[in-house]
Amino acid sequence: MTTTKTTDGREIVLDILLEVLEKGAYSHVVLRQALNKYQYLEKPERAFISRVTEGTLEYLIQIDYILNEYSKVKVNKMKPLIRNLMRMSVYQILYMDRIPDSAVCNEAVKLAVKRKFQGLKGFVNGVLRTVAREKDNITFPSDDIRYSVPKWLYDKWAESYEADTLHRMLEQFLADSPMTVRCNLHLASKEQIVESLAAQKVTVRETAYIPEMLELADFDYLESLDAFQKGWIQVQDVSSALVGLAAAPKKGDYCIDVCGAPGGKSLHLADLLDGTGHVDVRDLTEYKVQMIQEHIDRTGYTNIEAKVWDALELDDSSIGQADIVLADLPCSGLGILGRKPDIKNRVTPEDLESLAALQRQMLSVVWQYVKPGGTLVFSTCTINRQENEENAAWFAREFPFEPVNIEGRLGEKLEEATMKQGYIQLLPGIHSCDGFFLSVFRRTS
Ligand SMILES: C[S@@+](CC[C@H](N)C(=O)[O-])C[C@H]1O[C@@H](n2cnc3c(N)ncnc32)[C@H](O)[C@@H]1O
Repeated sequence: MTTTKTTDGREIVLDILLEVLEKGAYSHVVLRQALNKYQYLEKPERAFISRVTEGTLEYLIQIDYILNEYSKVKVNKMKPLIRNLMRMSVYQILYMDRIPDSAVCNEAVKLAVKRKFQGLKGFVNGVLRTVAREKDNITFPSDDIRYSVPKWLYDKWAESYEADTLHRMLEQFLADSPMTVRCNLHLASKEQIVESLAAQKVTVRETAYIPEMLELADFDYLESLDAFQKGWIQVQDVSSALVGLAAAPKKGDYCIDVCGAPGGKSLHLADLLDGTGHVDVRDLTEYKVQMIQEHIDRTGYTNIEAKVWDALELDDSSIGQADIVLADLPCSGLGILGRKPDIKNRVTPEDLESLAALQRQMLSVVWQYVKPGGTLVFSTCTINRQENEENAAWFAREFPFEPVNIEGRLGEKLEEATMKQGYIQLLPGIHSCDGFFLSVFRRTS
């Protein structure tokens, strides 16, 4: 990768960071829009844009600490454009060995000048060259900064997990998160799918727990893959696909997914039902339901229907009707910090409280849809006892449900003592998937 080649890429990254860090936009949304807009760029340049954007956000807390150590003007006092230019440049100096530090400094200076900050040329150059010179001597005063997570969150996790577990988890958040897909076995066999992917030169690897899930690499656009266009594969993390296995639908079951967009788990249920039964998948807005509908159209399943419905509002017509209710509820998303790094840069302790309360409100409504003897699955993609273990225990106390022993349901390789009590908390670095919580209950009366 030459430095001139990435000059445009750097400016694109800078604009994405300004949107995300100064205006509060979501990084995955802005990044996707930028990559769509600049489709004509070469694959390495597009990869550079993704890597520097995501890396800068992942290491933001650590980078700001370093900048505050080496710059007289503190990060929060810098002009927004300069602040983000410095952040993305420090990321490149620290974590992108293939780019010479001098090139990073020169390109940052050029970009500052291009964006009318001629007067700050010396500042940009001086601070970045100091960071480059000192980079092997940098030490961090604490592990929250080393692992680039907010201190309150680090302290909260340190109360819940052993130091070794916590550090493995935090390391994993900073490692690459592979893209995984689930094979829609009702539409094609795994062999057919692997063959189709290999024909398009996609690197395919097995995943840890679920044979019908594959890890994909070395492709540019998912949408260009035949297997995707034919609906044979669905992007989903392994942890998320465990929900379908835990729910264990029987042929002919009627399932309601109360918070279903973009549809990964509902489509899995539809696949497991093998053309029988019905999945009624709901979400709050037309926009979200349209996202689900696109996947239904692409896969062509006929035993699934999406509609707008607020999970907080009781649907009288569904009371006592469902064999399975899937409550994969809005949560703080702390299990997917590796994929959506801006979560950790925004989440507050108050969010954790209010999301735990929202989940209780939703569970208080949706349990009523389960038939006596039927199943409710409560899941989140977070690592927070208040939203997970505490809410699951509260649910079993408050409503006519008992936990279901899920040993053996999640494949042979996944074993945790808590599965006997009906739940599992998956932790990145400990388990080979995103951080995720799932719990299964049977309605007793
Ligand atoms: C964790 S996501 C669901 C992911 C989905 N189960 C899947 O596997 O693709 C939570 C969803 O809850 C939806 N949601 C938030 N508030 C809601 C409400 N009041 N009623 C229904 N859905 C809601 C969000 O729009 C979001 O799509």
